[in-house]
Amino acid sequence: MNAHDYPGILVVFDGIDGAGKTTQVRRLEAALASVGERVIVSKEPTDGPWGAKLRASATSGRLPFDEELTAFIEDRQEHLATKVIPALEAGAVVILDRYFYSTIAYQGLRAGGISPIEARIRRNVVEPDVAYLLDVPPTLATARIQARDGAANHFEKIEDLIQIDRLFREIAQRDESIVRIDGSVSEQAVFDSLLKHFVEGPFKRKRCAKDYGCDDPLHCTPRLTSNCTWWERAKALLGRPETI
Ligand SMILES: Nc1ncnc2c1ncn2[C@@H]1O[C@H](COP(=O)(O)OP(=O)(O)O)[C@@H](O)[C@H]1O
Ligand SMILES: Cc1cn([C@H]2C[C@H](O)[C@@H](COP(=O)(O)OP(=O)(O)O)O2)c(=O)[nH]c1=O
Repeated sequence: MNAHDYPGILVVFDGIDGAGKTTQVRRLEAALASVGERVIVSKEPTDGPWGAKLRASATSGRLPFDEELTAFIEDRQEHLATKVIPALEAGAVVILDRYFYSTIAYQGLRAGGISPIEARIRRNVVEPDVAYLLDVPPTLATARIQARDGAANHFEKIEDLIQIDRLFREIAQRDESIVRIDGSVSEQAVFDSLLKHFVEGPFKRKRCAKDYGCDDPLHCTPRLTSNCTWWERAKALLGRPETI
């Protein structure tokens, strides 16, 4: 799988339920919108017909394995074609709350491991610019879910979350798009570390005025003339440009 060539930036948040994905998605959306980025937020499973079927199964009883796996894959293909790719083509930052890593981990648990299903799940997906894996101990995630929802759904029993957490770590070890972030600290501390990584990593790669990369920060003409989108927005986002 190769990096995409769209002008937009695809940012993924993944991890077990209760890891803090939705919280961080909202924070990143607000921060990037405040500096003038066009931001599209979306999630998987989607609100389309495949997603609706999957959501219903989370409370009423799970679909047979093959049917469930196919539904997640079809849902994603529709999502990519109708929403994600058009937004990336238009240059937006697309932030996803769960992506194919969830399918590898959650359906991998049902398949008895990642290897029988991973290649099929990765086929025809857009590689993200970065995927933040929010890392929290399953016991803490479960406590947060209980506090948030009052109960867990069928996908999220504690014994399953322990295995899914293990599978996410296994995926992260082999996939260089994944960045593990400690999600067990405060919301603000989680956001500070991921924002710093995002601005100095994927955001810089896509928004630096020099398409060959930022080679000479002190004598950079686009920076000195306020013509580097990345530099202007990085200063506003991080508030401490001397460290960049
Ligand atoms: N870093 C954090 N520390 C403490 N509580 C958090 C933190 N991040 C999120 N929460 C809370 O935990 C619950 C689950 O967070 P949420 O963002 O919905 O997780 P996810 O989308 O991964 O399921 C929410 O009630 C949220 O307010
Ligand atoms: C995207 C995806 C989600 N899931 C699971 C994880 C969630 O427990 C469940 C429903 O997702 P959802 O309720 O939308 O997510 P959350 O609880 O994080 O707000 O679907 C899979 O099993 N495979 C997948 O490919």
